[in-house]
Amino acid sequence: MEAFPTLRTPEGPVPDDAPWWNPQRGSAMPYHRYRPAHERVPLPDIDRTWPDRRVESAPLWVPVDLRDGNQALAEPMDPARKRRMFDLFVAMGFKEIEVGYPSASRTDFDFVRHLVETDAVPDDVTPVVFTAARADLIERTFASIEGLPRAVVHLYTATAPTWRQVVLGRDRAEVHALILEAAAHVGRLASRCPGVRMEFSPETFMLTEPDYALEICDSLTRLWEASPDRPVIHNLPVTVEIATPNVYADQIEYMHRHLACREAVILSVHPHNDRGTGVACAELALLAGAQRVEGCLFGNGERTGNVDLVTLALNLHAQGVDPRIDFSDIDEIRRTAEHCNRLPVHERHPYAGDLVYTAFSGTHQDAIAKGMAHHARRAADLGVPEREAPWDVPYLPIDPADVGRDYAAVIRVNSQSGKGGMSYLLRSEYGLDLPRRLQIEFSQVVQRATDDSGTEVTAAQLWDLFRAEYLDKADEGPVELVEWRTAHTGPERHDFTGVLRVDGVEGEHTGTGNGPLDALTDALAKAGIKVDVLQYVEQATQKGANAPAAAYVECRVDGVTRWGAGLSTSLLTASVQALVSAVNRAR
Ligand SMILES: CC(=O)SCCNC(=O)CCNC(=O)[C@H](O)C(C)(C)COP(=O)(O)OP(=O)(O)OC[C@H]1O[C@@H](n2cnc3c(N)ncnc32)[C@H](O)[C@@H]1OP(=O)(O)O
Ligand SMILES: CC(C)C(=O)C(=O)O
Repeated sequence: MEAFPTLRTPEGPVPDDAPWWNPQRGSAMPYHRYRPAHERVPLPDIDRTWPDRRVESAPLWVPVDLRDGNQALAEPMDPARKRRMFDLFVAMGFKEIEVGYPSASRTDFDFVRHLVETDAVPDDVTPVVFTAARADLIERTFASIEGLPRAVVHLYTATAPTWRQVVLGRDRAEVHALILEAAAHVGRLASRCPGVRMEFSPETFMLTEPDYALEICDSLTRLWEASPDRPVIHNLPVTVEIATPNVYADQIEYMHRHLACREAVILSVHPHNDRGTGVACAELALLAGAQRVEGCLFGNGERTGNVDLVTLALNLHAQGVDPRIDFSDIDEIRRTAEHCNRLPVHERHPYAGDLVYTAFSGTHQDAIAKGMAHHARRAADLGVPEREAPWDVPYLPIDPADVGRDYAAVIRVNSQSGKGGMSYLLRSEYGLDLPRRLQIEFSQVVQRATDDSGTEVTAAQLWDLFRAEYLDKADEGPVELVEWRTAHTGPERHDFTGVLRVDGVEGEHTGTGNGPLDALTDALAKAGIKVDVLQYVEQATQKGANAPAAAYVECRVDGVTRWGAGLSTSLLTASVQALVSAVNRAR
């Protein structure tokens, strides 16, 4: 099949040198050294069902941070760090937790003993312990779990051709025999521990011939006499991700449909992330029949990491499916993982990064500000708290509050921002609800400041800019109100009397109008300044009778149109300040 359809015009194929068609023409990369490495799934037999399915419930999540994550750290976790992570998993609601590779090191062995001896494992949690297929390692593994009422013993062996040939130096039959011998040993030891269940991983399943993986898994299901009461876990690891996620989905669907005694098998997956598609592999595997997912918090793990359980679970949450794990304080989870792994979580990490609920760009901010206002109205219409109302805010796949974030960082202003962002910040942080045309005018002031500095402006800096540009202009400029008073002198009649300093010349001026502002413009006219008020807006900045009021006035002064603003606990004072501010800005 042609990789990409040839571009055609009615006259024929587009010539390679067409000015608007300029694809790359080959590179110096030594790509010829590689080939598609995955095993083809016997497709005629499969008749895929996964593309049409949806994930409608959470699988059994199994964090493997204390084993697979830990073995990938330059400095493996000390006992205190391991315990902190284990307690976090319990608090989050994980019910199966891989706690280590007890035969690998004294630290791992002692940690499992510590869990047993301190009675740290709740009744509804099952620890998993990992072992290679060697008699001495298996025996030490069983020694580590003595006294635990429940445990899973997880046996693994490489089954993929390169591993068989290069690492183990055995052919298909010999590797199968090695696995059966080790599994029989596990079975014998487990027969004395009724609470122990078994798990098997054919390492690098993604590269293993599907019929071979099936043959091995089925032989273990039989050997361990798996039943619905004591099911076996067949965990099919990606180990090294070498194919697109649809290939893994086919492989999992093939196993799901062919595994013997399917009702006695828990089909588990264990993706890694070498191609950056670990999450996609896990999600498609769930569509294809997987019931259990092993992964690590924030995708720690060998090389590019294990699949990220945080992203997977919150992806379900964002689709309206209960993830059955508590992520309501994502920052505490992140702090714990960062402390235990001594690795930072990236600012753009899905759901958890510092920047993932933040918009800097103008059109996104505008949409978010409108979306948040719409959300508040919808909650009020439904008569439910905003935290309960259905979420549909542009650019925010989930409500940051669901994971314990506030809205402070949702909009941040820099040179890419527009009026929507800065007015959102002034409204949410300072209660100022700027009229639309004032927003447009002020955003040019902000734009100049951000262009000059090249950096972000905080809400406090925005407030300083607004105060300097508008509020302070009531007292600074060519027109100064030294003192003033108004009087209501009849129906729709107000007098204004004030000492005005205009261009340094002080004098008393009076004016009359149908309102105080009208009277002030009359007084200004008598002082030689012609002012037309084009728009007047007032608002309370907070709830309550003594809350400061803000007034905004748009004026044309000698042909120049400008906004002014005033802020005071007296609405009259705020209005007078706003008008004088507009006059000073215009002159
Ligand atoms: C994909 C995964 O994550 S698999 C888990 C990997 N995790 C770890 O390796 C972390 C902990 N491991 C260790 O500390 C050590 O490897 C130990 C203690 C378990 C074993 O150490 P050693 O006995 O010194 O063996 P070493 O690690 O050097 O080599 C592995 C040996 O086991 C064999 N082997 C590898 N995998 C398996 C397996 N699943 N079952 C049986 N033997 C295996 C190798 O072929 C090699 O054998 P050889 O020495 O005859 O060539
Ligand atoms: C489950 C196992 C063997 C594993 O860690 C892997 O294959 O990555």
